[in-house]
Amino acid sequence: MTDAPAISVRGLTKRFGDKTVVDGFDLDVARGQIHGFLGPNGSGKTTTIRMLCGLLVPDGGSGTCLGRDILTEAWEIKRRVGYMTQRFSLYEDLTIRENLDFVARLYDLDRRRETVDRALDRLRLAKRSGQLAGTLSGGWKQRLALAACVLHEPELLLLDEPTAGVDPKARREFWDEIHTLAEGGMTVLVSTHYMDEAERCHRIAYLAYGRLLAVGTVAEVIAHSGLSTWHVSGPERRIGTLARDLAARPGVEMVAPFGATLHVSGSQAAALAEAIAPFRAEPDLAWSAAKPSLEDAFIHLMAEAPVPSGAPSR
Ligand SMILES: Nc1ncnc2c1ncn2[C@@H]1O[C@H](COP(=O)(O)OP(=O)(O)OP(=O)(O)O)[C@@H](O)[C@H]1O
Repeated sequence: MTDAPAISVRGLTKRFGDKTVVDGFDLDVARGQIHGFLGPNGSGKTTTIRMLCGLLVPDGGSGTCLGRDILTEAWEIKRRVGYMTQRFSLYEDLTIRENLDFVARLYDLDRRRETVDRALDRLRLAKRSGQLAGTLSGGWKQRLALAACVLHEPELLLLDEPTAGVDPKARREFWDEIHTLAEGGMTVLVSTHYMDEAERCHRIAYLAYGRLLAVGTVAEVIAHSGLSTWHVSGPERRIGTLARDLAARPGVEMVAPFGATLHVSGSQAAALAEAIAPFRAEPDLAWSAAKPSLEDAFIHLMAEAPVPSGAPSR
């Protein structure tokens, strides 16, 4: 292993027809890091992942993945990357073991039986090894897909929304596995729409309209949004009307109800304080200054992002 970054790309660009879906994308991912990849539907995450692992040829930009040139050494990259696509792409009418054995044959791996046994143990699939993949729950299917991805001991794992539709317990276990793999030296780039998953990454990148809007640790991305947030709780009936009252005030950019609490945010702290001032004396309301959440930060970044011409309105 070297200290060179696992991924280092500059100006990555991809066009489909006259639509630019990834536009001048820069990213550095250090070895052994778990890097989250977030952004609204259609923002270009999958397209970027495919360019990084050599499945799609960029129309512009350059860079390396695992020290190999993404434009000229795609084949070398593919062999050393594990890519888990959004769709379950294993055979439902084969057992867990048969699926893994099939993948081991595709990679022409030595000592196939031993390799498959190790993967079964590693992902705690051994007890179910004879079960047909088609009969597994969503969480177990994703675990099998992960086992298949790591069978050839890749240096980089690219996971495209690996836990979409999976229940919270199975998602947590899946993320525990990702952390174990990273501790063993694997680098992971993982796209997700779940905020709790973003918070389990070492660093995150947020993409909208194919452009990188923010990158850094969760704390850095929240700070970069420049948001100030207040929480206010009170009687349910008042909270409903208060949300409308606040949304109409200059200085208030977002009002989001969470049960009987509102999260009220704005990018100018002083203007926000002025906007909420008339309501702070209401005896039934409890106000507190709060840390903006990652979700608040993303929605704000998205709202502020310049909309490229031709993009659907939001
Ligand atoms: N092969 C293709 N041909 C034409 N357009 C495409 C192709 N692949 C993707 N696109 C378009 O590129 C844009 C970005 O798609 P992409 O799948 O990369 O986004 P995403 O961020 O991964 O979205 P999601 O979160 O929904 O998975 C979308 O508008 C999509 O329709």
